[in-house]
Amino acid sequence: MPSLIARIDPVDKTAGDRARAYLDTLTKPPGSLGALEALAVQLSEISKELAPAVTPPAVIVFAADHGVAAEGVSAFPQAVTAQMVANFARGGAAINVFARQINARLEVVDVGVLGDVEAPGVVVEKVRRATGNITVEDAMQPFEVEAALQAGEKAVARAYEAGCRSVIVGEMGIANTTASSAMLAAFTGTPVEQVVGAGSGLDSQQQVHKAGVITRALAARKFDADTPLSVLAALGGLEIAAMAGAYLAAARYRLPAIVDGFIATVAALTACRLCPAVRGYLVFGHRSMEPGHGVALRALDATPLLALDMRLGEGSGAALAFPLLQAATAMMADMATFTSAGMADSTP
Ligand SMILES: Cc1cc2ncn([C@H]3O[C@H](COP(=O)(O)O)[C@@H](O)[C@H]3O)c2cc1C
Ligand SMILES: O=C(O)c1cccnc1
Repeated sequence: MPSLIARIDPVDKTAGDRARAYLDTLTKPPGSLGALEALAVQLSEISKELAPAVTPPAVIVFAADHGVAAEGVSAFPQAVTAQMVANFARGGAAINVFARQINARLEVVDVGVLGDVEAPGVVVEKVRRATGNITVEDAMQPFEVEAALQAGEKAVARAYEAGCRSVIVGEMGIANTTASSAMLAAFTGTPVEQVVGAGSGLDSQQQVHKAGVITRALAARKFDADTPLSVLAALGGLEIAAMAGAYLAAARYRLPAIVDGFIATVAALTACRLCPAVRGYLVFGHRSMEPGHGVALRALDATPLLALDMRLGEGSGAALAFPLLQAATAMMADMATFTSAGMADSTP
């Protein structure tokens, strides 16, 4: 991982200034395209080009199981993780549908599912079969964190070699909102109650139990909040580590990465704590209903493009935001300027 981080350059603010100046020559009142203009500027900072290609996008879904599922913190049984991986392979999940809609290259990577999913098209990079139950032991050993981060890096390298020009990272892992909430509380010091939510569908009483499990885990585990790898090892998930590795790799290849919901944003926060320069490569796709998402977004000073009352994960909200990146670059490539249209750009 240190070698990957050493190859990450910050985004190019000068290219952003050029994009900002060009935006004001286009046939529209300055600033009138709002967040789309900010997005175009960011895409220029990332690529150093005025109107970079963002197609085709890569959708990479990392899947893994969580030992803490044994504490009854999810509305669904652990077996659903493997079943959903099979569903991804068949093309039947929400992310399959949205990925097809944006002509994405979709890859599913098993970094730690408990069972074996015999399905063509699933990349098997099992680091171990599920994390440890964080109320009784560390989630992972440091070498397992490293292996999962590398699995994420390798997946983005494959996408880049295949010609992808933007990255959407998703996840599947029953109980991963518990791991994410624990990590977020550890990183930010936010009270557990403020970072716990329904996940895949807990009622309010079950959420109180989930908060208690997280509080116990935080008290029982040793970690240093300023050492992201120790937080991953103590409380994290194999797919969360792989996602963090994927964000680092996206920055290394100068690809925009569209961040999905709560779990993805906690993984993105982890990547930014490992290497602050990653932040410039992140576009935030949507605001999830999971209450901790707001906390994670604030920690990254991020405003998502969409708010659709979604709480699914898988990369679904990021995939839905992708057309806005296409719109931002198309605006830069195809709009007329006041000069080319022979128009006055303000009252004389
Ligand atoms: C059928 C199904 C499909 C999903 N797709 C994503 N998730 C989402 O729900 C899980 C996190 O919620 P919790 O922490 O409550 O288990 C993750 O797998 C996440 O991707 C799903 C959950 C289910 C049940
Ligand atoms: O926002 C998310 O990523 C999310 C929320 C609930 C359940 N699964 C994922």
